[in-house]
Amino acid sequence: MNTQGDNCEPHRPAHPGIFTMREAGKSDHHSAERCVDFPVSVVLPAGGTGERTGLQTPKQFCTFLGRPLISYTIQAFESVPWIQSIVVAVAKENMDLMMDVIQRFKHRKVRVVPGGSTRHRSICNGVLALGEEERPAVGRPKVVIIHDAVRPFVEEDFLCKIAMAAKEQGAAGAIRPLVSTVIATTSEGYLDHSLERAKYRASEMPQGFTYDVISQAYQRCSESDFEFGTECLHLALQYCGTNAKLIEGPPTLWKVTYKRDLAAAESIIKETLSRSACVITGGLAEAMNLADALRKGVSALDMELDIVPDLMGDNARCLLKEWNFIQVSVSDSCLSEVEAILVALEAENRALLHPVVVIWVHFSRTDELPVSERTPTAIMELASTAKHRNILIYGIQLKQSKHWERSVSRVAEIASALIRERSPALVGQLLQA
Ligand SMILES: Nc1ccn([C@@H]2O[C@H](COP(=O)(O)OP(=O)(O)OP(=O)(O)O)[C@@H](O)[C@H]2O)c(=O)n1
Ligand SMILES: O=P(O)(O)OC[C@@H](O)[C@@H](O)[C@@H](O)CO
Repeated sequence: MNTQGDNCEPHRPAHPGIFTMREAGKSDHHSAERCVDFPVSVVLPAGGTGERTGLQTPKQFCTFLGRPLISYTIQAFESVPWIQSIVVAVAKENMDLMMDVIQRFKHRKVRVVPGGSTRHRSICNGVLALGEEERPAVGRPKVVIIHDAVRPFVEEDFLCKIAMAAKEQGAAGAIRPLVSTVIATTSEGYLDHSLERAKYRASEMPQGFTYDVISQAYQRCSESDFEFGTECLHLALQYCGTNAKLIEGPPTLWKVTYKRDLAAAESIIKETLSRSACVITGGLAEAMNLADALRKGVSALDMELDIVPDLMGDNARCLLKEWNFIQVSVSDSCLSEVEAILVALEAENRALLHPVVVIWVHFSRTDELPVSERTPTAIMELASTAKHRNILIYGIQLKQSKHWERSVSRVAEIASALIRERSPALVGQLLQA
């Protein structure tokens, strides 16, 4: 390790990581096709304060749809079957908060260690922890992926490329084209020279290193590197003579840095959850007609509908992949079908990761009374209970009218907006199309 003793801070001993409540010794991932057949662990530096957002809460703990940003990033890595363990380095004052996030969102594979006074020191603490791994089923990794905790949109196929290149080359990193030209300034604040933009790239994350390279790099680097450095690839080259393989990544690798990035991240998360919905018709002809009309209406809103009679048998697949459900009820204004969806969702526990939307669309013929007087109260009561399980229930009432197409188009617009916004304020409301 560096000259300051066996840790990454000049004056503080490194503490053994604090294990999560649920030992992650047994990987619970399915035997998925592995693109990577060697042990890979991840270090997520999350020890910063997010000053550039101008917010009191460090950006990694800012929440989207009720869930902290760091939980989305952890989930992105946990969903990769060939990643054996994740170490998160957080500031000491945020350790309890981090443990609460891990427990609330049932993150596994995760170990929390103290962050450092700089990003490099936090990463170094994480790498140290990997070397001191005590969990029986988690051995020392062949490759260490380092990824800023505030870059939530990372995908398995790119992680695979980085991990494979790191194993072959010793180090690998994500790059993106520069958006702005890089210039050098004089001490008086004038232009000294500009760089030819086409010859340069932005260094992004994830980055990958063999464990030996990154641990050696941190053993040999200087205090100045720890204090002022921002580039792990540089440490690998400077101190291990390892020239990183650079791989152009997708535009989704950007880092949440400013307040506007938080809004952008929330918008992306909401958009990702709102691309499709499962419409349950009960097999009734009128309900199926309405569902078909809705499908046309929402397709104009860039949404796809999967229409099924129920959630039984093969149709239960919707429970495994869908975040949005529309129950079409004709005439009968009881909410038993919605209750059946809640029971099925409960079994899948999907709402732990993202709020699930259930919309009850009630279609009443002109010759029938609209929903019973009790229905608005009943849907509010059901919604209030479901909300505690992160399931958002909304109602839309549609009456048969001579302006059928316009009414259905309204239902499509309302349903699409409810799904897109997942507004807590409208939960339990019975809206009129
Ligand atoms: N001492 C530090 C500083 C930063 N980071 C982490 O490194 C990543 C990228 O750093 P950056 O975007 O600069 O985060 P902050 O330092 O929190 O932001 P700011 O510079 O605006 O304070 C973040 O996940 C951040 O939490 C860290 O682990 N330890
Ligand atoms: O300086 P920041 O802490 O905001 O960013 C840290 C890293 O994300 C940044 O240096 C990348 O270019 C990857 O090395």
